[in-house]
Amino acid sequence: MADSQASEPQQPSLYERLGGYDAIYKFAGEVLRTCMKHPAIGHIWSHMSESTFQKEHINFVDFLSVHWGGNAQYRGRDMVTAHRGMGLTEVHWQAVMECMDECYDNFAVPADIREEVTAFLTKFKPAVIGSPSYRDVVLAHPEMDVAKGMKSVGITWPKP
Ligand code: HEM
Repeated sequence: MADSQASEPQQPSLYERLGGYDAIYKFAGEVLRTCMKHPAIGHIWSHMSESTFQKEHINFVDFLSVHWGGNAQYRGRDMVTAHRGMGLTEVHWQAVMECMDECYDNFAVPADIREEVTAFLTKFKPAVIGSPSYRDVVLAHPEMDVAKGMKSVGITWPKP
């Protein structure tokens, strides 16, 4: 019956269970800090400007908040566009997962929430891992108009 369904207790959103915007803001900041010091991926941030970092952080927080039931607005790019051309591999992925584990421990995140967060991130793995490096594409195609993207030299990612 509709009535009995309506009265079933609902689990609060992941956003609420994590403690809301400020908690996610702090956690995401720690994840980025941990990534910055990881030997396999820290170099990615070596030449990133302060303002790009700040944009990445806030977009990351808003992205997670929107997906986890918060009342935020995500102003960044879709995951394929944001990561296409970075040439990210399984090595990068594993490093981020190690950083996540370190942060779960530091924040004493309960096991069920860890699993939920990791499962959520893993849904985006095909969108962020496996694209060619844009630098490699540009250097391999001296004739290319670099503004036109890898598609202009016949490289499409993700594969259709
Ligand atoms: C777990 C899956 C991932 C998610 C959900 C994710 C999410 C995001 C989001 C929301 C942004 C901001 C996009 C924008 O500002 O338009 C971003 C940017 C970025 N991500 Fe990821 N990311 C993931 C995996 C990775 C991995 C594995 C790496 C590298 C180790 C990485 C490196 C970066 C970098 C360097 C930027 C900044 C790009 C820029 O602003 O130019 N991401 N990511």
